[in-house]
Amino acid sequence: MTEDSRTQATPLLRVTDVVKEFRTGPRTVFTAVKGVSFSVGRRETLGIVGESGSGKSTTARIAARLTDPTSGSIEFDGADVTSKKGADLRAFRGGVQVVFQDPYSSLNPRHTVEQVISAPLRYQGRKVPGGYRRLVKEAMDRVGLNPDHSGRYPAQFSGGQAQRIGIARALVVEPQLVICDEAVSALDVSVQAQVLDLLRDLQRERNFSYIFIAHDLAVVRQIAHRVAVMRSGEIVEQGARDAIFDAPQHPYTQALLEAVPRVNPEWETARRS
Ligand SMILES: Nc1ncnc2c1ncn2[C@@H]1O[C@H](COP(=O)(O)OP(=O)(O)OP(=O)(O)O)[C@@H](O)[C@H]1O
Repeated sequence: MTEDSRTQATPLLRVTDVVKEFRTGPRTVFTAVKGVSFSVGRRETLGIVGESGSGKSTTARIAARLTDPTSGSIEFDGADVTSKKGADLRAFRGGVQVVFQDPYSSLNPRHTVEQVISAPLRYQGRKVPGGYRRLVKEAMDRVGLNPDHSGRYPAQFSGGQAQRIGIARALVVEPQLVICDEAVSALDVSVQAQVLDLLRDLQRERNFSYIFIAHDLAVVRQIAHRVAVMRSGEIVEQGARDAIFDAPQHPYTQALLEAVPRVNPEWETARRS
């Protein structure tokens, strides 16, 4: 798919001038997000990078309507969803799923994997002929987990497998947008590569769009089509992946890239060829 066909027409998600203030005391507020705008096209992966505390997670939570913005707007699939409540908000949440960093703390330890993965179906009140079990098993199979283990608990799985449970939980409602908030950061490099491959395959198969948040620039470079760079609550630069990595314009992006250990140039050439 070409860059043009991904970004043309109405984007799937459009976030405009979003501000988030947190009250930190009786007379003090902290502005974590300061007027951020970006969009995500269909079947596109937008990487969001920036140092810790730059507002990446808050921005993602606002995009998923898990946190209300102080001001600004969120449009999804052509509709303004900024103030949606009740059934409308629930319907929006069926289209946007989040995979979090720590699979163990984001999966209820007292629930079986079947309960964990079917939770979004229950929240959505989906009617499924034959019940949820079949969909859970299909999702487990798709992410590379043994469907016979659906009665086990999250703690009985390795970190990479637990993150696959989180991905299965996201895909079971067939969302259009999946927000991965540091979703592979806690994993070993080889497991990380397998999970990135799975995310890429799912994008091809199911036309997912992703917001992919990571502090690890090498990971973002592997998966993102476009990249937004955040610093202190603002996007200082955004553009096509190669433009950001090969010819960064903003001094902050340049400094961020310089801080990354250089990849072996021969390996890099091989990867591109
Ligand atoms: N509920 C809150 N109340 C007050 N301040 C908050 C709250 N949530 C986040 N913040 C602050 O907002 C800023 C942005 O946080 P956020 O988690 O969005 O950053 P981040 O770029 O995702 O960082 P990290 O990679 O460390 O998660 C931080 O300074 C954080 O302390």
